[in-house]
Amino acid sequence: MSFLQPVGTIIDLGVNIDHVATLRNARGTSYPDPIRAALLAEQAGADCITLHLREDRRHIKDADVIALAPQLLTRMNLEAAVTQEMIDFACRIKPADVCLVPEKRTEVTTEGGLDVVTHYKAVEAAVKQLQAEGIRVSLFIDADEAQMDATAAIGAPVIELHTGRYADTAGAEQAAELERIKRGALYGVAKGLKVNAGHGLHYTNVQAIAAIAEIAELNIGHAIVGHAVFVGWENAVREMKAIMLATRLGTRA
Ligand SMILES: CC(=O)[C@@H](O)[C@H](O)COP(=O)(O)O
Ligand SMILES: NCC(=O)COP(=O)(O)O
Repeated sequence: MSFLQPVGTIIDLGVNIDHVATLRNARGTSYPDPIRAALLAEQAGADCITLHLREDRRHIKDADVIALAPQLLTRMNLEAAVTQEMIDFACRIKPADVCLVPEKRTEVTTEGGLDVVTHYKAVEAAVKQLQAEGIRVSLFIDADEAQMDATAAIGAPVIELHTGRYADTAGAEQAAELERIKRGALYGVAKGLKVNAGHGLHYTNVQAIAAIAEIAELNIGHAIVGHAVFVGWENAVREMKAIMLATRLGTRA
């Protein structure tokens, strides 16, 4: 058990603003402004702002990252692929956190975790370059011990467990995925890693993940943007944070 983090006492919400940009880009307008969404989300309880600068720029643009960085009151978690272009860009921006994620141009959304084992040397070089700029690096991986061993060996201090399969399944398959994530979170903390989680989480599946005491932060975006259509952006953020905290503290939201 790592004593580097207060396991089980806090859980942070990283609000991913990607799909505010998706709505903006649908018509090429200046609204809805992802920067405004990020600043309002902070006021509504977000502990950090996550944004994924994809290689195809389908939602977040370089200009969004550049404009947001100096305005954030909390911290930026910039998600990026392991490419020299993205690593160099991140080193220019110097966000508090960079989360390295896999990307396939043909994917609708992130389909799995980064294969750190297979791409060890490339990931290691990216991690070292980012860490040289004082950036804390997270690796977006499946809840797999070999991937966590490789992450720890490289020296990245944070992992984000991919919860997509948990979100996309039901019944016994989802229960098995949840157990896999629980075991992964325990293993990650035992390796001295900060353990985050994200992808596909929403207002009725987040509870089981937030209840995992070893998880320090959840990154959630698509569901918050969707819920905001009906309850408003700030309320959608507040509601998600309240559910997470109530689950972690064992009270009703
Ligand atoms: C890595 C991750 O799970 C999120 O950043 C997700 O990729 C959101 O962006 P997309 O919806 O474009 O996949
Ligand atoms: N890394 C997960 C993330 O940032 C948000 O994913 P989603 O909630 O949009 O699926």
